[in-house]
Amino acid sequence: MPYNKELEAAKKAVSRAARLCQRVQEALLQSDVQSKSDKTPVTVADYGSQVLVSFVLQKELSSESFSMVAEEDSGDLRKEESSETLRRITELVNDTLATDGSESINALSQEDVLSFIDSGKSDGGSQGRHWVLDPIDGTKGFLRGGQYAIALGMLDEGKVVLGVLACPNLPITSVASNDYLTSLDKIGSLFFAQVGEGTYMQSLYGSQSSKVHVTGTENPEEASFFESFEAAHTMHDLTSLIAKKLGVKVPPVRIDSQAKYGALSRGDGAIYMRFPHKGYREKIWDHAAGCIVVTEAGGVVTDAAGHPLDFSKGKHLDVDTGIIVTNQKLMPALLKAVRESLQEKSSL
Ligand SMILES: Nc1ncnc2c1ncn2[C@@H]1O[C@H](COP(=O)(O)OS(=O)(=O)O)[C@@H](OP(=O)(O)O)[C@H]1O
Ligand SMILES: [Mg+2]
Ligand SMILES: [Mg+2]
Ligand SMILES: [Mg+2]
Repeated sequence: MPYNKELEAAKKAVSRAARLCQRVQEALLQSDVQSKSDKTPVTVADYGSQVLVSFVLQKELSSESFSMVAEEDSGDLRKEESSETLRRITELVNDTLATDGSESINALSQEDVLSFIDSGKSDGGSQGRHWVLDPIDGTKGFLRGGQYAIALGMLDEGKVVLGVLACPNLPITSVASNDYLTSLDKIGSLFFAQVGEGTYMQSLYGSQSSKVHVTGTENPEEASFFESFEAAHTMHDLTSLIAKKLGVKVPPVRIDSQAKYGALSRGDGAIYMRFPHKGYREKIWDHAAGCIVVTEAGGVVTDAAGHPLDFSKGKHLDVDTGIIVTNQKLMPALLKAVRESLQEKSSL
């Protein structure tokens, strides 16, 4: 298993980051939310999670060279008006390390915190190894008290070779319908995969893992589909047209974040469709971990033209129109429904 060591470090890193996020979500204060220049929200937990993942990976893999492409940077935090936020992040990271760490660690300074955030500044690419991190995917879900994920993947020569998804609010049993919101089952799921080895899931708090598979269904009438909770992130009217053409009978299950990829990898639903509004460019950290978790569980991830996603081109993923995910049996019919729906929409 060529990436065992990296996979173990990745699991440890996201599990720690998940604890930090949970603490913040439990005590969420409006003042902990900042707005980046692109107007998207970012919280002390997004930054804190990035620091912890970066810290744990570098500590566990100290003999390897380190390169990471991560969503957040320290630009806004270095501004004078952010000094209180930086203080809070530093406190949060040190508290989490002190509570969870079995080893004794010197407290991180504010400068350490900024530099761990900035160790995610790599541009990635087609050569060598690069970690790919979304410290909180689904920040809007996180703020709503809903689903979010800490998503960490690793590229080797431009291909995703391992991925780990921590989903602190995802029940370990099925979320096949929108009832998942009120589920009383144990929550906190951790998915992990490395190339050629399949996908596994375990409780975020346990060590017993089991292999998961995408659903084997061939019948679109039995298939349910996942999509973004946020209408701003996917064209709900287009996905509903595609679903109708395909013969899907049930309404979509809307879940924030890459928890959708995790849920699909264990067969909770059969399809994930994502069609951003025109002009949006997808980022690799929104898909790297989710993509390998689904493909190693037997699923297929392509763009709307049926091409596999290319993670070797830097931070962005240049996809044709959108991203679709399903099992091998349903993919031909899904691609046909997508093609027909896009033609129909463009002729309106
Ligand atoms: N306009 C637009 N269109 C498409 N996607 C966008 C857009 N804006 C943001 N984003 C990215 O969506 C990520 C959140 O993922 P989801 O859409 O699956 O979840 S959610 O329903 O929005 O919660 C979200 O990831 P996070 O920033 O990590 O939360 C963004 O990278
Ligand atoms: Mg974001
Ligand atoms: Mg994201
Ligand atoms: Mg994010």
